[in-house]
Amino acid sequence: MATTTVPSGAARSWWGWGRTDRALPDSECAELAALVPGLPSRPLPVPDVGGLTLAPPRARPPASLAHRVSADPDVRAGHTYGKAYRDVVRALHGDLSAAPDLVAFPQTEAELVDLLDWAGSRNVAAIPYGGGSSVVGGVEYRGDSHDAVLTLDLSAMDRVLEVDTVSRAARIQAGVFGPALEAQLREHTGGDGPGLTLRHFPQSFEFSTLGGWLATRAGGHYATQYQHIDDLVESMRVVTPAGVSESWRLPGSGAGPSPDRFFLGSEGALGVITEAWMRLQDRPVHKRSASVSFTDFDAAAEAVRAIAQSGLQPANCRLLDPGEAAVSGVAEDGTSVLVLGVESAHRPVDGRLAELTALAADHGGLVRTSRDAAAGRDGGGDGIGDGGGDGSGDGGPDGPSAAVGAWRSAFLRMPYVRDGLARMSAITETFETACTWDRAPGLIREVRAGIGAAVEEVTGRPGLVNCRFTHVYPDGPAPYFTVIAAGRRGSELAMWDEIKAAAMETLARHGATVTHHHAVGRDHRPGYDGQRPEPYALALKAAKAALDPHGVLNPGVLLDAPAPAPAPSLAPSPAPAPPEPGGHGHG
Ligand SMILES: Cc1cc2nc3c(=O)[nH]c(=O)nc-3n(C[C@H](O)[C@H](O)[C@H](O)COP(=O)(O)OP(=O)(O)OC[C@H]3O[C@@H](n4cnc5c(N)ncnc54)[C@H](O)[C@@H]3O)c2cc1C
Repeated sequence: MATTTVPSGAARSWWGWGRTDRALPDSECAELAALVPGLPSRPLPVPDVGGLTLAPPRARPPASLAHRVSADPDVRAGHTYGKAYRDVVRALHGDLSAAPDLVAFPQTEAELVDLLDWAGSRNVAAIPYGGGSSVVGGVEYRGDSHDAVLTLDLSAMDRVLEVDTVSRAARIQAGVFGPALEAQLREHTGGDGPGLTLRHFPQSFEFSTLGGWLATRAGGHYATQYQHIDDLVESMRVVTPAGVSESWRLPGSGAGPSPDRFFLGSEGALGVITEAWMRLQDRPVHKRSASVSFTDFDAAAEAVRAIAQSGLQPANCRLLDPGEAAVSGVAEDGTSVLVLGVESAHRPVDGRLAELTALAADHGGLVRTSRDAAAGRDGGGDGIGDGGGDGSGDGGPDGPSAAVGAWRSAFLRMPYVRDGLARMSAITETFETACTWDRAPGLIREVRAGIGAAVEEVTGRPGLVNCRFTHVYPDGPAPYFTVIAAGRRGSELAMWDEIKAAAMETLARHGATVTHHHAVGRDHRPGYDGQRPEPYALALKAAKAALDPHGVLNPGVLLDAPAPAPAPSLAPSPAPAPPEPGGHGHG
């Protein structure tokens, strides 16, 4: 079967998001497509990997590492792409031309070092891989300056190794997936009390890893205060071809530029993160949520600005425009909806929620619901431990309020819906950014108008361009856009690329970042190159050359792939790798 499994034991999709048993059936794909005029009536079939052509592997691992390396076609297929719309469409069309030659599953740091040494000596590109949920071409080799491509799948390094309950921090291996991480923390610290938690819940929580979050500076569910993983890091251990970098565990330090900040967001181009000490917190036991509707999106944005600048720091503060609220099933009356959530491990949060809703009401919001979300416990309801959720704090004995609950289930189901629409040849993708409040209204207006026009020009029909704020700061929001339009079968990618280029051009013109939390990868390189100051680019290139002298680590992300240094070619002539004796449980 063309899948690997996830820790829960469920089969994992090789071509699309998540678990195969949650993919939309053909009938539902067709029903969805009826909502987007101009699509074909039948879904693209999901190809069988056995029937697809994969080039024979161009390298053979050394005997000492062969038991950790797979050339199995199913495994190679499942590691070919990330999970962006572009990736899903290429997989559905049976294009596996970018498949890695080999996939390694190191179990120890020593094995990882050996694999990197081998890759460096053979001019083999080495692509660090966590959950493969990249949406920016982060795990896909593009180029021809290497003799082969080796994916380094870290998923076997998946343990919480140590917990310091005094300082509230844990040493955690990088390959652990979100649900397993939280489950192990609970084991270590649960006792009779609520225990400790990392509480970083990106939408991809179930199928992404700690190492991936650190390498991409992922954004979790916290809309304020701890938006990115960055602030939860105490120290990091990174294996580079030039040696191991390990920072001291410190609550804070003013000693020069931060080594952790240097590797955060390095996207596998400077080293492989193997472990990190992560700051923990008590599990929240007091949670409240509310939804507020607005007839005017700009007024709602002003309310969010007031909230972001109030110091009240809600955990959840998601503003959905009318299109986004409708697609999520939250409101279909043309209103914008603000979803608010507050949580605390120590004291009731009713007062804080009341202050937040009062601020929203001052800006014309109608407070629709305000309910107890999880008095007295944390657990199943927010998806922690059952692997199903973003943990946004909306579950509990009373259940979430209707709008909040609708938003949460749509949020979790959305990636499967995206894949169903992709099978119907719809164009369906997201992009995100951040800018200061003074520029936000103009940016959002122009993106809506510009992308709307681009969609119409490219597809010949109007499409949907929806906006939500995923994270907010005192000085600006992170707007997140969703585009849904009718593609033409076989031309979906070219059409999307044209629309995305228009989007990127608009963001750059407004001085908005090319990405707030999706990372740079290969897809956002032009925007990133334009955004970073030139002296910084020079320093980054020098750092890359120093740490990765053979230029084998994820070539092409963040920087152009450097011309490889001449290395003695010890490789035997390219030959298919022999089947793996006994396997390693990933095939
Ligand atoms: C449906 C969906 C929802 C998403 N929701 C969010 C969200 O809410 N917030 C968010 O921030 N992102 C989100 N993403 C994007 C993605 O999940 C994040 O970028 C995530 O951090 C990637 O983690 P991963 O383990 O899957 O990494 P991968 O996709 O495997 O790798 C991503 C990048 O990190 C590098 N890398 C991975 N592991 C390591 C390591 N141990 N050491 C060094 N480099 C490494 C890779 O080489 C690559 O460049 C979403 C993606 C999808 C498909």
